[in-house]
Amino acid sequence: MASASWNRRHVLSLADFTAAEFETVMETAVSFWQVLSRRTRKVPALQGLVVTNMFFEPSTRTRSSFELAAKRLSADVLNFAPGTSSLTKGETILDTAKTYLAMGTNLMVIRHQEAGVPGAIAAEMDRLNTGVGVLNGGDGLHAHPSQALLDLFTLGLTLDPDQPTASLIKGKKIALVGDILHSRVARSNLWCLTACGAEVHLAAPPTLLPPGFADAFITQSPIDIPRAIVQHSTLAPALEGADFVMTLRLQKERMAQHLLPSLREYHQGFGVTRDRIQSCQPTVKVLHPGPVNRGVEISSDLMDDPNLSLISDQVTSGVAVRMALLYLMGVGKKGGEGVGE
Ligand SMILES: N[C@@H](CC(=O)O)C(=O)O
Ligand SMILES: NC(=O)OP(=O)(O)O
Repeated sequence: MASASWNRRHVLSLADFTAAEFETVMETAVSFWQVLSRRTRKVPALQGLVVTNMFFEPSTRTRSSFELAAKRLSADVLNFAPGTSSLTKGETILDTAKTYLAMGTNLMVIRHQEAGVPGAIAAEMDRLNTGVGVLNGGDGLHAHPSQALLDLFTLGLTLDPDQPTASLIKGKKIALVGDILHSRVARSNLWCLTACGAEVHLAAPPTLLPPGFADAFITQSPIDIPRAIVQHSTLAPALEGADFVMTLRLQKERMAQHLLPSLREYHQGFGVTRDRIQSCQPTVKVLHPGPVNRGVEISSDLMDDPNLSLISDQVTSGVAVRMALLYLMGVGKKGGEGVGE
């Protein structure tokens, strides 16, 4: 099991991930991908560890696939639901996390509507010297690292189903279309795709992709590596010759004001359709992190076309990639075992 390039306790963002770390996640995910295709889809790798899912914001895919991933690794799983928790009696988030710590939690997966909450909990866990690892399941518009990693794995599987690696996307043109401004998926994908050598083309109306966004993004990079990002205020140049098109949901819950004339007009300008992807490479595939607003960011028929859409594949990849993350972060902790057979 590969873990040569791994010494992270927490995964909060992909901004400082190196190409070697992306490869480590991919190699580890491949091992679990193979496990998931066997008749017995479970390994004892994290037996005795406790993984706690703390989702303060709604989720279908991320929460459930982290739960399944942890169970496939034989960890015990606790699921916290804010609406029925003692949060409603005034308990703070940090005290909630400490309560789960007292129950023996080793790994916490945290989603919150405010950027920085998983990071604050990770800092508190470190301050208390707990050894607990925190995985960011999506915080505000900051980051959604496991989503970008499963997107990378899906791209790798598409390019080489036998040996999906991160370096396969080197030199590929990837269009990222939609509500870039409010999207944590866009930000995590930008760090990931550019570190692996892809050329990313952003397309959105200026209200969702302010002028200068790409340059400002690149200057925030905490590591000194070349990152290729081009931004467009119309869809056509981003799609022209693209190898992959990633569509993004309009994050209405994060729009403080009306940023679009109407959903119909948005679809006319930036909706990804079968017709519009004619200008892409003939092998083009379309992705979307989900949940999808059918007929808004992507046409319904394109979304459902198994020859063009990777949306279901992304969900399937998510389990293997989240197993890889939990494994890399959890192995060696008290109670964890080897990957076994
Ligand atoms: N599910 C993803 C994408 C989305 O909601 O549009 C997220 O939580 O960021
Ligand atoms: N893609 C994603 O994070 O989906 P959920 O919000 O359903 O978890």
